[in-house]
Amino acid sequence: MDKIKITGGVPLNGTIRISGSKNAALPLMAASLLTRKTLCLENVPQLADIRTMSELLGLLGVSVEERGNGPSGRSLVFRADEIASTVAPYDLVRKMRASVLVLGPLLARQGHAEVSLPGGCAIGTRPVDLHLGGLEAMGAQIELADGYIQAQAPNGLKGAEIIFSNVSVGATENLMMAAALAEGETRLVNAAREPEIVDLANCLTAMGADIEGAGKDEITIRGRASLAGATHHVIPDRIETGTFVMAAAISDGDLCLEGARADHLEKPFQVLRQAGVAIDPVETGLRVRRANGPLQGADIMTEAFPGFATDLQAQFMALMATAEGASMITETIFENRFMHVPELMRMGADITVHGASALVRGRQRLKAAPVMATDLRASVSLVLAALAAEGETELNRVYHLDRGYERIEEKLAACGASIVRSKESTPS
Ligand SMILES: CC(=O)N[C@H]1[C@@H](OP(=O)(O)OP(=O)(O)OC[C@H]2O[C@@H](n3ccc(=O)[nH]c3=O)[C@H](O)[C@@H]2O)O[C@H](CO)[C@@H](O)[C@@H]1O
Ligand SMILES: C=C(OP(=O)(O)O)C(=O)O
Repeated sequence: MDKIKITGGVPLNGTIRISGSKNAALPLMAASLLTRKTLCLENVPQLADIRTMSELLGLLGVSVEERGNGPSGRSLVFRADEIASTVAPYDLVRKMRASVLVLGPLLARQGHAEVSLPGGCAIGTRPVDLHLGGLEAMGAQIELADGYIQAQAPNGLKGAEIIFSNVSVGATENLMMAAALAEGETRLVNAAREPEIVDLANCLTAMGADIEGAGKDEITIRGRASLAGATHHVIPDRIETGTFVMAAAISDGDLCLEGARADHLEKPFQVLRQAGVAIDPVETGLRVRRANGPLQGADIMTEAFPGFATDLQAQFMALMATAEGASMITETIFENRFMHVPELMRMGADITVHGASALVRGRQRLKAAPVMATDLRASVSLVLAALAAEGETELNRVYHLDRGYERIEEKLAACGASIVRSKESTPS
C-alpha cells in the first residue's frame, strides 16, 4: 500500500492543468452501452475509477481503446457492437458505486440487467431506491436477490413522469440514459442540476437523443429507437479545481489553474472570496491567491448544485482549520461525511462536531502527524492540511486519493510542494 509524505510550509507557485471530470466521465462511459456505434470521449482523466469502469464495460462486451494524449487530453474510444453480458458483478461494483450507472443503459438496450447492489460506503448508506423506483415507473420489474438488483423489461421501457422525492445525481443520470432509448416521453421532476448532468445530456444529444431542460430541475426526454456514435469532450473537474483553489489559499501561494471553469463553482467561490481568497479569471483559466493576509472563518452548508458541493466540504474544513475566527460547516447530503475530523484533529485542528454540523475554530498553524485516509475527499483534505502544517505528515491508504486525483503528487510537486510517494514496506 502506498504512502505519501508531505513536508508543509511551502507556498505553492506555478500552473496546474485541471483534468477531465471523474464524475462526468463515469456516466459518459456508461452511455457507450446505449449504441452499437463508436463513442469517443476526449479529456478522460487517468484514475482508478476510470480503470474500474473500463474493466466493467469490457466484461459487458464493450471494446475500450486508448488514443494517446493529444491537445484535447487523453481520449478513450468505446464500441458496444454486441452486449456480451448484462451482469455487473459484486467484485467491481464494490470498488466503485458509480458502477450502478450501467443499470439503466443495459435495461434499455437489452431488456434485462443484473447489477450487484452497491451497498453503503464510508460516507453514508447511499441507497439506490430512486434509481429503482424510476425504472419501475418506466415498466421494469425489479427484484433484489442474492445481493443483486435483478431487473427485467420484457416489453421494453416506456416513458413516464418520475418525481424524485430527493435530488440524486446518479438516479437522474441512470434514468436520463434509460429514457433516451425508451418508448415515448419521460419527465424527470426534481432532477439534479449538476454540470455533470448537463455534460451527459450534451453527449447524449450529440448521439441523437432528444433531451430538454438538463441543468434545470425538470428534464424531458423523448426516447429514440436507437442512438448514434459521437465525439465528446469531458468538462474540467470542478472538484479538482476547488481543491487546488484551496491548496493555493492554505499554502499562501499563487496558482494558475489552467482550463478551470468558474461557472461550475459559483457558490464555493462566493464563500472562498468571503474567506479571503482572490480568484480571478485569466486567459488560460483562473489565478488564485490570498486576497490580503490571513484567511477568515466562513460558514457553509452543503447542498445539491448550485449549492456548496459536498465533495468540497472536507477540503473547506481543512482550510478553515487554519483561518482566523470560527466557521460552522453543515453537511446535509451524506450522513457520515466527517471522517476527516478526527484525522484533522490529530494535526492540531480545533473541531467540535454536533450532529450534522462541525464548529471549526481556526489555528495559526497545524502540526504534522501520521494520518489515515478514509475516503476520497477526506484524503485530499489531509493533503491540504499537510501542505500548511509544520513538519512531515505521513498519509496512509492513499489508494482513496488515486480514485479521483490524477497525478496529484506530480501536480503539487511541480508547484514547489515537498511531496513524495513511497511503497509501504511489507513486514517480513
Ligand atoms: C460518481 C458521482 O458522480 N458521484 C457523486 C454523486 O454521487 P451519487 O450519485 O451517488 O449521489 P446522489 O446525488 O445520488 O446522492 C445524494 C443523496 O441522495 C440519497 N439517495 C440517492 C439515490 C437514491 O436512490 N436514494 C437516495 O436516498 C443519497 O444517499 C444522498 O444522501 O453525487 C454526490 C452528491 O453530489 C457526490 O458526492 C458524488 O461524488
Ligand atoms: C463521493 C465521491 O465519489 P463516489 O460517488 O464515486 O463515491 C466523490 O467523488 O467525492
